[in-house]
Amino acid sequence: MEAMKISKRFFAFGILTCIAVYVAYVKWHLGSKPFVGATEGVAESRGDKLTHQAVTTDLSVFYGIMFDAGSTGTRIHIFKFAQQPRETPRLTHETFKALKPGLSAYADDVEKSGQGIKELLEVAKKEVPMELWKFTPLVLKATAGLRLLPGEKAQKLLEKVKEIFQASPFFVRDNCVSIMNGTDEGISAWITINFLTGRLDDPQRRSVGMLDLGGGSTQITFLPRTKATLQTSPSGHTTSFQMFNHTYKLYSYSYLGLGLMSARLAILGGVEGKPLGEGEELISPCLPPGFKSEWQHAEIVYKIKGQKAGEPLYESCSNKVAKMLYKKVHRAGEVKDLDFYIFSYYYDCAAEAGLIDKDNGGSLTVSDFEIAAKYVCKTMEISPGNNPFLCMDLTYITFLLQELGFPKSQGFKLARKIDNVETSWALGATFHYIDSLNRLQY
Ligand SMILES: O=c1[nH]cnc2c1ncn2[C@@H]1O[C@H](COP(=O)(O)OP(=O)(O)O)[C@@H](O)[C@H]1O
Ligand SMILES: [Ca+2]
Repeated sequence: MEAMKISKRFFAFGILTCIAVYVAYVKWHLGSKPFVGATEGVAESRGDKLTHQAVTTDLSVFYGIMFDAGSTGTRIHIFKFAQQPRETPRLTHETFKALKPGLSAYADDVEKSGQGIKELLEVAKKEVPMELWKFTPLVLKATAGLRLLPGEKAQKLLEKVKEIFQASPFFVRDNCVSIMNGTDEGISAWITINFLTGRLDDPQRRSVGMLDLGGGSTQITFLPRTKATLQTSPSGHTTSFQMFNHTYKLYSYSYLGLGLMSARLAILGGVEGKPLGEGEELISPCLPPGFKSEWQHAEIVYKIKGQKAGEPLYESCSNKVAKMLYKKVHRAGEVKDLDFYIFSYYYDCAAEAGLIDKDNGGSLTVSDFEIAAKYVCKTMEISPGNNPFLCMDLTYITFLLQELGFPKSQGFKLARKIDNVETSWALGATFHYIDSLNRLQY
């Protein structure tokens, strides 16, 4: 994939060259402090008294700020990198803060969308030393929520964010605010998980695949080991980029509309962006029998209702979910032989069902999700409990994983953080953004 090409220089010679060139570029672009200025700034802020000679051999510290404008929330990731001269920089810290709802919830009140962005920018101002603000790239990438909005509405929201970014003291370029395509989202998350588990700089270690279940879309990304996987993949399901003197050909696909919230709406029988008519309600075999409520999704409130008691809930719900997913997902045969990490709502639902510890994550099989789904659905036949969607959500996950090609015995790793860094696409996308600044120079 063109947009994700990561130069050999970047990975083979380490991120060192990239950061050095990037800072040189910033210096050239802003016509401000020399390269060592950034280093001096940090040294000053630590209270060190350094000579010029010492400064050039001392630790440099750099930051990158990535906003994840997801369909259910907006999050800021502030990454701090430390770098010794001629060595590969290390990711030393991440600051993370999340706000709800997502940007797309402000489609009809664009002015209001700015408040949350400004609030998160204040976190960045506290975290990044003032003297590094103008060297620190600031980027926002939006995912399914904005992809699902009419283009004009999405553009207005992005323009508002850009206005705020341009008025901020951070380093912004013309492309600092955008809607990310689903393949880039998958690849960025794949880079993150393989970087955080130490696999990116060690070609001897087998890479891991990743599954992300967002609110609006869901991604699967892995490095196939057999040619057959690439040859039999539908068009648009494979992509390539260069790293460690290798060309990596990844399988990566994002299913728009199959994120958990969009899937709920489809299972309920609703249509994205279309309110119900007067007196209409959505009746579902996945909700507790006799249950009646309202559910808000993408700023629309739907009247929802369970069916009358009858067939066991899990059976009736699984029929509905299977119909909803019918022929929507490509089954990649090889996935059963690979290790996968699973993120986002896979994690949240597993934690909510008590399958994993909500802070420490764990390991689960498809069968674990299925057993939990059967159990939760059964208990809902008697009482709706705290989360009337849990039977539907767990059933959906059980079927989605199998549609993607995973057998019931397949095990998955669930980790919200690795080494205190969020396992999201944001880190991989930050590497890519910094690399794009590098490529600009040449
Ligand atoms: O950086 C993160 N850390 C932890 N959880 C995250 C992060 N980013 C997204 N999530 C999880 O993703 C899910 C929502 O997906 P999101 O709002 O990103 O939808 P989208 O990816 O379809 O646009 C929630 O389960 C939320 O907890
Ligand atoms: Ca997401």
